[in-house]
Amino acid sequence: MSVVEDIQPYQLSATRLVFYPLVLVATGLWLFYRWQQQSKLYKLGNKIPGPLALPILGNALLVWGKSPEQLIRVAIEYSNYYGNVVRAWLGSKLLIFLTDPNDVEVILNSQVHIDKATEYRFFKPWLGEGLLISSGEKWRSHRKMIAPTFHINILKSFVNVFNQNSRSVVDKMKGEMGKVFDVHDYMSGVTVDILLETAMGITKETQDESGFDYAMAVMKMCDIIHQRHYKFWLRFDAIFKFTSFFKKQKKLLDIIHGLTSKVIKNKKEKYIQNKAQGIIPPTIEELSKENDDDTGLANNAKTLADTVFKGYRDDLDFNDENDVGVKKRLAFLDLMLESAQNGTNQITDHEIKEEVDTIMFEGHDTTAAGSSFVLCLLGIHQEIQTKVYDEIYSIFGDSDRPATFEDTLQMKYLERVIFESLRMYPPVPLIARKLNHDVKIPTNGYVLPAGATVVIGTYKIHRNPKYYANPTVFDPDNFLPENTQNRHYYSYIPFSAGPRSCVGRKYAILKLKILLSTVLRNYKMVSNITEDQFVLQADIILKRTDGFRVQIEPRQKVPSSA
Ligand code: HEM
Repeated sequence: MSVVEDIQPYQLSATRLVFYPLVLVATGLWLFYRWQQQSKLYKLGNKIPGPLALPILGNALLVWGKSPEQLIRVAIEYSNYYGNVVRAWLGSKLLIFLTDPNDVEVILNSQVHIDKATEYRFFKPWLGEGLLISSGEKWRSHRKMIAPTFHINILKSFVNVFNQNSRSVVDKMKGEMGKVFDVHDYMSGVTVDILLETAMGITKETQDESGFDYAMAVMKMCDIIHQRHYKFWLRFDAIFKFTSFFKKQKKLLDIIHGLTSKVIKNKKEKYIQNKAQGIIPPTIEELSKENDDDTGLANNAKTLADTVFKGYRDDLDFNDENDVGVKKRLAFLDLMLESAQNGTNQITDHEIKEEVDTIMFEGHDTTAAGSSFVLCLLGIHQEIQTKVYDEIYSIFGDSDRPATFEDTLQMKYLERVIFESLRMYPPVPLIARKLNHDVKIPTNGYVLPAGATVVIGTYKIHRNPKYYANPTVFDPDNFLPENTQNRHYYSYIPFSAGPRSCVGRKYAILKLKILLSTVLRNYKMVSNITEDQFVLQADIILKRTDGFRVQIEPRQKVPSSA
C-alpha cells in the first residue's frame, strides 16, 4: 500500500483545516509587514535610534509581562543607552521617547500637538470628555472657561478649607505615633476631603455617607486605571469587560457619577431659588478682580513659582499680583454653574459633571503622591527638615494658629523643598501626546511622523546632569533664584507646560504648603529607609510600591538655635 493510501480521509481534512488557515494568516501577516515597511510612519520612525524590532511584534517583548517597577528600570536603561530620542514599536504602534528639553519644548509649547495619546481612553468611562482627555474645540473652549476658576483670588478663599482639613489629618495621624506606617493613606484621604469641599462644596458638615463612599470610590477607580495601564491584557476592552475589574468599575462609577449628578441637581435648584429671591452669587470675573485692602500684599505676592514657571507662557498668569484676598468662597462647581446660568459660558450639566469628575481625579492622586514624597524625603534628610522647621517657627513661633495666605508667601524654603521633591519624584512621570502632523525636532533634525505617540519622560529630564549638577541628590538649593534663572524652562516640567499645562498648579502649591507646614508643626518625620531603597513604579502617577513608610514623633516646638 502506498503512503498516500495510508492517510485516512479525516486526517486529510484535519490537515486542510489547520494548514490552509495557517498559510492564510502567515501570508496576511507578511503582506501587512511589507505594507508597514513602505509606510511613512515606518520609514521616518526607523530613522530614530532604538532597540532592534521584530517583524509584527516590534519591541513588544521588551515590556511583555514586566511589572511597573521593572518597566521604569527598562525605560531608564534604554534611554541611557540610546540618548534623548528613542523609538520603540509596540506591534505597529510607534512610540517616541523624548528627554531633551529643546525637543520637549517643540511639542509642549505647540498649539497643534495637543491631542492626548490613546492610552488616556481608560479614563473615558469616568471623566467623559473632561479637560484632561478632550481635544480640539471642546478642549479649547472648556480650558478658557475653567482656567479662570483657578484664579489666585478664588484659591485664597480656600485657605481655611486647607487649614481645617490639614488640622484634621494631623489628629488622625496621632494614632500612628511610634509605628512605621504608610503616610500616603493619610495624604490621599485628606486630599479627597479637600477636593470634595473645593470642587463640589461638600463640607464635613454637609457630607453624609455618600461623601465617604465617593472618596473611597475615587481611590479605587484610580487603582483600576493603574491596573489597566500595566496589566497588558486589561488594555483590551473586549477582555476587560469579562473581568471582575469591569464589574467593580461599574459599581464605583455608579457611586461617583451618582453623587456628582445629585450635587449638581441640588445646586442648580438652589441657584434658581436664590435667583428668584434676588440673591445672585458673584461671577468669576468679579471674584478675580476683587481687592481686599486689608492685606496689602500686592507687591509681595510673587513667589518662587512665579519665577520658575514664568517661561511656560501658559494661561495661568493673569495678573494675579494685583488681586488680594477674597471673602466669599465658591467651589469650582458653583462657579461653573453660575457661569452657565448667567450665560457667560455655554456648558451643559453633563459637561459640568465631566469637569468636576476630572478635577477630582487630577487633583487627587497627584497631590497625594507629591505630599507623601516630601514627607518621606524630610524623614530621610533630617538637616533639611530642621531648616524647614526653623522657617516655619520664624512664621508661627510655637502657636497653633492656622496659616494665612500671607504666611504661605513666607514659606520660601518649604517651597524649594516641594519643588525639589517634584523634580526628583514627579507625580506625573510621563506625558504622552498623539501626533496628528509631522514635526521636526532640534535633535539631529529628526522628523517625528504623524500617527506616532510621543512620550515625554519628565522623570528622566529632571535628572539630567546638564541642568542639575548632582541630579540624584535631594538638594532644595537647586531652586535658589541664582540656580533657576538661567536654566532651560523645559528642564523642569512637573506640571507639564504650554497650553495643556496643569490648570491646578497654583492650587496644588498653595495646598501643599498649608498641608505640609501643618503636619510639620505637629510632627517630626523620621525614616530609616533611604532613597536608594524606594521601589518606584512607572505608571500614570509615580508611586512607591513599597509604600510611603515613615514614622512620626511629637514636634518639640523650638528652633534649632535654641
Ligand atoms: C502636585 C500636584 C500636581 C501635579 C504634579 C500635576 C501635574 C499635571 C500634569 C503633568 C498635567 C498634564 C498631564 C498630561 O498632559 O498628560 C496636568 C493636567 C491637569 N491637571 Fe494637574 N497636577 C497636580 C495637581 C492638580 C490639581 C490639584 C488639580 C485640580 C484641582 C489639577 C488639575 C489638572 C487638570 C484639569 C489638568 C488637565 C489640563 C488640560 O489638559 O488642559 N492638577 N497636571
